[in-house]
Amino acid sequence: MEGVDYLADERKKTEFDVEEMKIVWAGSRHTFEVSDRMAKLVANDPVFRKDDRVMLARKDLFKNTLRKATYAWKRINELRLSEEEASKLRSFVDEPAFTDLHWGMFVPAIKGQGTDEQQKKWLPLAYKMQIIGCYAQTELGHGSNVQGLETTATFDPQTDEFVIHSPTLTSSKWWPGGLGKVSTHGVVYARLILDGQEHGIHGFIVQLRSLEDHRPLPGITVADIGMKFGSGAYNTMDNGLLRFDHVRIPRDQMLMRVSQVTRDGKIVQSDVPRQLVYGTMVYVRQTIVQDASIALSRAVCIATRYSAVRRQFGSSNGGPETQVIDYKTQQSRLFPLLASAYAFRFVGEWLKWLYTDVTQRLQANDFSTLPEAHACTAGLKSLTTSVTADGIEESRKLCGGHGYLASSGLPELFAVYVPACTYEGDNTVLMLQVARFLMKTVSQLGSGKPPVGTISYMGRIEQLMQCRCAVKKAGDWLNPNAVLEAFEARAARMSVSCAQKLSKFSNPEEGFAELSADLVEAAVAHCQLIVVSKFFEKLQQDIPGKGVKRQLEVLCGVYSLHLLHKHQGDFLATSYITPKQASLANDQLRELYSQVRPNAIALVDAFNYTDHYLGSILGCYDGNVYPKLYEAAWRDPLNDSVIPDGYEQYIRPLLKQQLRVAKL
Ligand SMILES: CCCCCCCC/C=C\CCCCCCCCCCCC(=O)SCCNC(=O)CCNC(=O)[C@H](O)C(C)(C)COP(=O)(O)OP(=O)(O)OC[C@H]1O[C@@H](n2cnc3c(N)ncnc32)[C@H](O)[C@@H]1OP(=O)(O)O
Ligand SMILES: Cc1cc2nc3c(=O)[nH]c(=O)nc-3n(C[C@H](O)[C@H](O)[C@H](O)COP(=O)(O)OP(=O)(O)OC[C@H]3O[C@@H](n4cnc5c(N)ncnc54)[C@H](O)[C@@H]3O)c2cc1C
Repeated sequence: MEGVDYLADERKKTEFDVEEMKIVWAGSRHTFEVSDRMAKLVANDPVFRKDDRVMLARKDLFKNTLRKATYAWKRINELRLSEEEASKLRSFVDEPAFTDLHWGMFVPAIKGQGTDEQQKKWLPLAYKMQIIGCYAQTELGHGSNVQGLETTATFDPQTDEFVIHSPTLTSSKWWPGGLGKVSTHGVVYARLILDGQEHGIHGFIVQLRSLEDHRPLPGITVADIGMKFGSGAYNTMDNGLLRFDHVRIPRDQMLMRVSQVTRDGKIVQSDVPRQLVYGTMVYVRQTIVQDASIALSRAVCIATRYSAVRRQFGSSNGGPETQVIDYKTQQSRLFPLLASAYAFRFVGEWLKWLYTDVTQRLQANDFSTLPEAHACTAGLKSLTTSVTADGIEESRKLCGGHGYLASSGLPELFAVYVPACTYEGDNTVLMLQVARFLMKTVSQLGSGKPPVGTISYMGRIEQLMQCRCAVKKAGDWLNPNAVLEAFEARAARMSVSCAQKLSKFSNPEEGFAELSADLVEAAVAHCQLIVVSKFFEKLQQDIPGKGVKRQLEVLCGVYSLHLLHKHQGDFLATSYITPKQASLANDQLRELYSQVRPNAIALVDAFNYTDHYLGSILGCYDGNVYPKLYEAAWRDPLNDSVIPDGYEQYIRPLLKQQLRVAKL
């Protein structure tokens, strides 16, 4: 029935001001208004339809993406959208495309690693999309190990050019998004060779295709790498392969902010650290953390609404069965994910601030916060994408059988999202970077240089090594100081324990490799502490709206106590809490679930997602799930005819054969 809200009773239970929570979720009233306007613009435009995506063959899918991306660009220009509006519009179109890499990596690479002159030359072309760029770093043989890349850029002083070359099969660029079929240019990462000597990995702007007829330029072999995981999903993207056969580019196309090559082939290092060559990855990692809360909240919104609609068992005297959201097991799987979505939103907001801060400092030649920014972006990218990918899959299971239908939106969401655990740095490799940062910090304790920022808790190492949890009753776990101290003591003790074990190895690199699994656990503990502490910091802000702050306090409790429960082995093994205190935390957690329950639907409504954006029958706003599922089944092309294609060829002969066998 049109217009009936099947979740109205649920919405009546709400104990807080949903409209105000929408502002908190968006980050500000302004951001909310921009998001809301852009989401509706996309939802009301039939060109952005996406429900047929999983049915399309690769070529049609890709062409459809080109159509949408170019139409989006047309609308952005026609409506004179600001960068903020354009970026929101792109995210609500909800389809990975070459434009993501152009705006998300090619442009930032030139901005971050190009000199002023280079920026002046290339950025206007890129801003008008007169050239389209990709980020060509990974190769067939090396992705994580950037120092292991094999593509060479050899300076030829005769012609004042670099010769870009792929010396082996494994040096073929492999994976860059937008490269396969669209990009005209790439920022290509290659091993700089001057006068026979190697000088590490640098970025070069290389034209790949003709701007006249789109054919690859001489010496360039380029193609798509083929179908990827899932239907629809990331197959809208033309991830590509690329080989260079002695391709020549002018010297001024090496990105020269970090190091310059002079006319006579000498390298000059500026005072900028070499790690700035990795700067684009740091930028994208922080955007990925912000996006994690979006992907997780979408899945949670679907699972929460459906869990309120779905009923199984528990009917007495012919009354309705139990809503599955009322089962404690369902709550214990769903509500931590809901709380994590909010937690990741706030840590993402903070990380954006940290990134802006480090960028401003770099411009003023202050590089002091770069190691922390690298550790935070790497660690939080790793933590939030792993939890989100697992959370989307858990949401699918929370929706039972219907979650497996493409029309639930969850399979495609998972397939699009899961590579986030790999791209922009494999999650384990990134956690090992955090572990290096932690071990370095521990080794410098007592050196007179106090640790600052997210690692400042290490400055209280003696207290954190000795303190014991003071919790006596379940309610004591609602005290932020008790929770924070628990997470700090656990992280500090796990790091110190690794450092002590490391010190027993005569070769530290061998020790690091041997202990790497423990080191990853210590790094995870540190990153979880950051998320918990940023949630508490958010709660210190002035948060208006009836009951809004209260709900956020409940969610913060759920987030931190579910982690404490899940990782209680760490807390117990480091002797900070007793088994009794662990059990009290779990009692408090159960109580918090009961407080989330009446507000669950409103907490997902606060994400303000349109039905178009959610792309899920199970998650639709009105909860009218069953008729929509029934109608959608009939729209499947397989149901175009009662007798399927192939009946005459396969089914009929098979049945006939069975008949003959039966007669024998
Ligand atoms: C107007 C219209 C607008 C339209 C709007 C549209 C807007 C769209 C906008 C945005 C869209 C965004 C969408 C983005 C889309 C994203 C899609 C996904 C794309 C995926 C792309 C990729 O995957 S690119 C390839 C990524 N590759 C990696 O991540 C490789 C991982 N490996 C590494 O990073 C490194 O190799 C390593 C860190 C693992 C190791 O490096 P190395 O061996 O050199 O280092 P060491 O371990 O020896 O360390 C040395 C020293 O350096 C420090 N360090 C390492 N990395 C960094 C860093 N990044 N920054 C700072 N410091 C670093 C390290 O800690 C060590 O320090 P010490 O002090 O010496 O210990
Ligand atoms: C969808 C998608 C889009 C991409 N887009 C781009 C792009 O636009 N541009 C681009 O340049 N690249 C892109 N990539 C490539 C991506 O950045 C790399 O795949 C990623 O960095 C991981 O590197 P790898 O493939 O070499 O993994 P590997 O390093 O080979 O990882 C394989 C396994 O080895 C483990 N491992 C590796 N090293 C270590 C270590 N030191 N210690 C312990 N374990 C280790 C990993 O944890 C993993 O389990 C994309 C990849 C995907 C999937």
